[in-house]
Amino acid sequence: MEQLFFDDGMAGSLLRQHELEDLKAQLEAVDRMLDEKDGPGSEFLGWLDWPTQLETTELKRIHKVAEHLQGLADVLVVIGIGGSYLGARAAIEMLTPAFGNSKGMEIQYAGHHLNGDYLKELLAYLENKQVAVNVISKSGTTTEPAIAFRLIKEMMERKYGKSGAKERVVVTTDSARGALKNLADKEGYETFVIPDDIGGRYSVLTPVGLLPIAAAGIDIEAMMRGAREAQALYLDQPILDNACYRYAAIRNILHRKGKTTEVLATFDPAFQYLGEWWKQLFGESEGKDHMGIFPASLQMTTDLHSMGQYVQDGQRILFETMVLVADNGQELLIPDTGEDDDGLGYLAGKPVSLVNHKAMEGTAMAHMDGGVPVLKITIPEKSAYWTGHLFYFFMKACAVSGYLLGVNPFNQPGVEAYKANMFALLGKPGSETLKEELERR
Ligand SMILES: O=P(O)(O)OC[C@H]1O[C@](O)(CO)[C@@H](O)[C@@H]1O
Repeated sequence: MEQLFFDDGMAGSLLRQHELEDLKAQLEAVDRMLDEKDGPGSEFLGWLDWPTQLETTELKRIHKVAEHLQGLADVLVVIGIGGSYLGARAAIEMLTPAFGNSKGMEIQYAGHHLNGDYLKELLAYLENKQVAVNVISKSGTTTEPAIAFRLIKEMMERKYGKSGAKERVVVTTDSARGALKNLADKEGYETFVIPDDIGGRYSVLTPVGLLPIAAAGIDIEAMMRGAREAQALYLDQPILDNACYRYAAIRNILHRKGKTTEVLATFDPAFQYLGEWWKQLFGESEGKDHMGIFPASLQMTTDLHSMGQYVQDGQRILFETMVLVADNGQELLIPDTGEDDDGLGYLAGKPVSLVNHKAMEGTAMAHMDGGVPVLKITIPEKSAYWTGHLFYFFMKACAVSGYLLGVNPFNQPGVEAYKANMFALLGKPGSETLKEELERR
């Protein structure tokens, strides 16, 4: 059977099989906590059953709205930050062509930082395009997307008039709270709800991710089918054969032996944003109480020519998790020119994917020999189905890993610190005392 394959055979001498057995009781306790929903943060476990909970009518409405936007506009601007855009971007970059997207809308992103030049350039770029917007914020109060939306809304109302703009705006937010919800109600925008019990970084399979993904022309039914099968698989398998639990357990073992950084390595530039999504998932879930593995990501072979030196030879604090695809799909052959001026005669007629594959094998062995344990997660193919499976796999593994570490994997109290300072420094009403204190510093 085609399956996601988790391989710890190159974890090296730092991992001994009995250590997994030793963790079995703890893994079972975590499994019970997830099952009985009585662990820390369990009010945010909605994503666990979500693939089987999502109603067909909601999926159809997502489809319908995506088609409506496709009919009206060439470009969809997805406004959101963190979990409110990274999952969609990961899927869209993985599953649409690198150059031009003939299957669906062009997707652009805003509200994921505060750089004015970018926003100005985006507004100029959109000037002569037919534009639609999906503004996404669970809290409905995040500054970055709020500023981007204010600017883009103003541009769209100038361009299409108030009612024309209304047709082109879709809001994805909380069912009841937040400034964005109030604005959506006031303006009468089409709205999707982010379930109360699903936090931002676990929300890719809700309308947060699904609407932009559908607008980009990706088969969201297949994606949800993949997620549903992952849900069933990782619920039923014996714990030590269960890839989610095994991956979480091995992370925990390596962390305790001083491997404080995990590098997610991919060999396809389309996977760059999978790395970004994964970093938020694990970083916000585990990086708390002064604990947690630092999640980093590298794109190979690109980064072998920049960060490869460090991985091979720098501080031995790293382990590497490779995300691989068994079937590389497109067979592009290296031309057989009958000449060898460029020294590539020995590769003539061979697929580029073979060179990439051998680079991966060579890298894994070199890193393992250099003291970097290597884990491999392989999906059969790059498809909507397997992307849905992979998202679910990582979310569940992350929850298990966070519970094993002893943290609440579903909150993110630390992100408030910069916000409080920024608001005070900007003179937001109510933060006068902090403003004075920060300005004194
Ligand atoms: O969807 P929201 O509420 O705008 O939040 C966006 C992101 O910001 C954070 O809340 C951190 O501030 C993330 O957890 C979240 O994914």
